[in-house]
Amino acid sequence: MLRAHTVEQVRAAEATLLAALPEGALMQRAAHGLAYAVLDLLGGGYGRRVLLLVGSGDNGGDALYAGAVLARRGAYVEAWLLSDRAHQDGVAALREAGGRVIDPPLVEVRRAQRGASKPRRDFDVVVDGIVGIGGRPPLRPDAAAALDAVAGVPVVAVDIPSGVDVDTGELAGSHVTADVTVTFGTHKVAQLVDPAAQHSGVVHLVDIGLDLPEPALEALQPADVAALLPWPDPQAHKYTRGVVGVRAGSATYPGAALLSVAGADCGLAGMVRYVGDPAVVDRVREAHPDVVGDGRVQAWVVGSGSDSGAEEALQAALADEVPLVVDADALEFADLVTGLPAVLTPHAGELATMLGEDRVDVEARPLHHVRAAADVYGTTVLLKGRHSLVAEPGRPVRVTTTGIPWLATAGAGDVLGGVIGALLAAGLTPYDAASVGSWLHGAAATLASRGGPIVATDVARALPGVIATLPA
Ligand SMILES: NC(=O)C1=CN([C@@H]2O[C@H](COP(=O)(O)OP(=O)(O)OC[C@H]3O[C@@H](n4cnc5c(N)ncnc54)[C@H](OP(=O)(O)O)[C@@H]3O)[C@@H](O)[C@H]2O)[C@@H](O)CC1
Ligand SMILES: [K+]
Repeated sequence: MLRAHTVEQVRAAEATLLAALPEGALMQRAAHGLAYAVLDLLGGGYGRRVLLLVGSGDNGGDALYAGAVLARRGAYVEAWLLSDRAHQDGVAALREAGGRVIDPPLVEVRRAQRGASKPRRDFDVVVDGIVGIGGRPPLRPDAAAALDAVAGVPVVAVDIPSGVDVDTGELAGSHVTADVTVTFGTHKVAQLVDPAAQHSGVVHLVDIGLDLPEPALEALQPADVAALLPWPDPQAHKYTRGVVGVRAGSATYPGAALLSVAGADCGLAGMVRYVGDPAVVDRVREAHPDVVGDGRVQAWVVGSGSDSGAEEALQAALADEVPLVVDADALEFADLVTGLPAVLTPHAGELATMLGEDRVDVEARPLHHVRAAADVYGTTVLLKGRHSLVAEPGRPVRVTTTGIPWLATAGAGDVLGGVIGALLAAGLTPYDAASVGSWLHGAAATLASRGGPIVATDVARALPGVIATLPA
């Protein structure tokens, strides 16, 4: 499991470790991990040109000590101090290793000579040690101006891209956009939650020995998905594996029925039932001959393309007192499932309507809003997006890191609802079903795409292939 902790949790763990270790040991661990990541990126040290942007705290200290390691490996290292209170021992270590501390005005002069519009390409990499977990967004104007002066050069962020909100992933103005972020002890929320996650680049975790509590956020990895998946046991028959029912689609939107069933019929449950308009039933049976009609189920999928029949479909499903996936048109009646075992699957616009908020604000603060929705409805909420979020009261938010931009295609959400329904029917909790289903859905999109465009049916077809590749 990939885990992300809050600044407060990191600080508490750090205090325990600091008390047990010789002074400076923790920073040395961080700085060496950072230096090796930079060497990796540059393919070596000798002859490479490195610019350190150094703020007033320990984040700048990490950059300075890493700069000293790089200088000893033959790199030309310059430090641009953005504060007159930069880490003094770090500055001394850099100088001793042959690195230089440059005069900021001198950089400005050089920039003026080049012409302000020309990117500064004479460095191979910029190391962003402006602020780490002690920073408050956004960047101050002097730091923002320094960044501007080096635009176009690859950036390695120290711990966190400076200027983003570490615990929420929100942006509030000027910030660093990193190619690589080297983070210490644990992932930070902003590296996984949009919009900040889009500015973290590739995240490299350096273990510095922190002993950490339950995280604020977690991301399933293939081994976690394999451990949670309902593998059939040797004695299994279709009913012990679970039956999932779909009440989606309508005469107006038959495609929603076909795609929801395609997701539910991915093979993770023992049987799929479909209930709907007779004309749609015929089309579903034609496409999926194994799908049967009404009867007992262990989970329902309700709402996509249900049109004016959404409330009725939801009420009918609720009568069976089994877990539900509530999607699309049925989300309007989500208060009917308050406190019940269910997965609500809104996108940002639908969540905004449910909470009476602005869509733009939901997109800017997805973590805040998905948590709020889970609290308001007292159940599991999956907020769909580039990195979908699954929230349930009292549990770490799970973030989906699988998926590709091509997955933003009509009907993909219907397939997702069906997959989650199959997992609920197979006995997973709503929290696990939502996060495992979302992970599989993203991985299936990647498998189906092979770099090219996909449509929703491709995602459904690729699901068994993803499951086959999971570690046993
Ligand atoms: N935790 C760990 O286990 C380990 C942590 N380590 C490292 O320590 C880092 C945390 O160091 P930290 O606590 O010294 O804070 P940090 O982020 O460097 O700077 C905060 C200072 O910056 C300033 N400032 C604030 N906002 C600003 C802004 N918007 N724009 C510009 N400046 C701004 C403000 O100072 P001011 O100028 O206001 O006096 C504030 O005091 C952590 O991220 C990691 O890299 C590793 O070495 C070892 C293991
Ligand atoms: K930083």
